[in-house]
Amino acid sequence: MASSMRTSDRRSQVDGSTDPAASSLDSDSVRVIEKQVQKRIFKIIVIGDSNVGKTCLTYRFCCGKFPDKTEATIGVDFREKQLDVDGEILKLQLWDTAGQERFRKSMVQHYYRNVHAVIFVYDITKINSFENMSQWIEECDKHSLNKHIPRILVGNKCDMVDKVAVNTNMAQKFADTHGMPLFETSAKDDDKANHVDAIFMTVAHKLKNAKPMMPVTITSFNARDSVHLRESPQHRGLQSAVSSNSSSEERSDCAC
Ligand SMILES: Nc1nc2c(ncn2[C@@H]2O[C@H](COP(=O)(O)OP(=O)(O)OP(=O)(O)O)[C@@H](O)[C@H]2O)c(=O)[nH]1
Repeated sequence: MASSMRTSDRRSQVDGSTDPAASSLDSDSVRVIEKQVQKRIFKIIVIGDSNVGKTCLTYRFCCGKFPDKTEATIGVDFREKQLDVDGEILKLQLWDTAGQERFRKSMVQHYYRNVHAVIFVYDITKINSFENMSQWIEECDKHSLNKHIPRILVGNKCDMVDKVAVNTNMAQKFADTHGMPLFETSAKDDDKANHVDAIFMTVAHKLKNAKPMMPVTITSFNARDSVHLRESPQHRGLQSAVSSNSSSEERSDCAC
């Protein structure tokens, strides 16, 4: 909404010659401006068992730090970040989904609608969370997710070196079987912050090369009816993300 407003404002100045600077713009320049304003938006869902660190990973990426405190996600938390990928600004809309069945069941169909990429997360210290990856993949298939959209496997909590329960070979084999790249990282460890960025950068590069996608708007369903809001930094993130969709393009949605 904000982008088209801005584009048409500029247009009316050109057509109406009310702005001497704008009147000198030719149609190529207008097209360049439109391209800059109309950023492509991609919906990425982050799924996996409860407590594997989905909230912490998305928070680390969008807010640049490990959250002081997290609570179980109820429904979904939204975060958004813009990335410059080879000269094009892409907007990544991250859906940090609930791992607990009771907090996700009413939302599942929304998670999988118009998804452009999936990030599967397990906890390297919890073998169950890794074994359950097959079920998360099955859930994607059940919701008829396009098999060609980018999928990434992430083993989180690598800072807990004494408690490793899922070794890299095992995870790599699984990733290869399912044609996914594997990342092992830690949302907590500041030294691995670049590593977390690399996960999302990889997704963004894969998306950049995909064919143009329909814009996704968080307000395409009634978020307030479907998502249980709580007073937590994550939910302030949700509200901020919703409002950033309807206001300024340049606004950061980071609630930290
Ligand atoms: N040591 C360590 N702890 C982490 C890491 N990431 C998350 N945690 C902790 O793991 C717990 C769960 O993290 P969340 O990000 O809330 O997990 P989640 O997957 O979003 O959980 P649900 O919302 O229930 O689906 C919290 O206590 C975090 O502090 C990590 O990289 N290292």
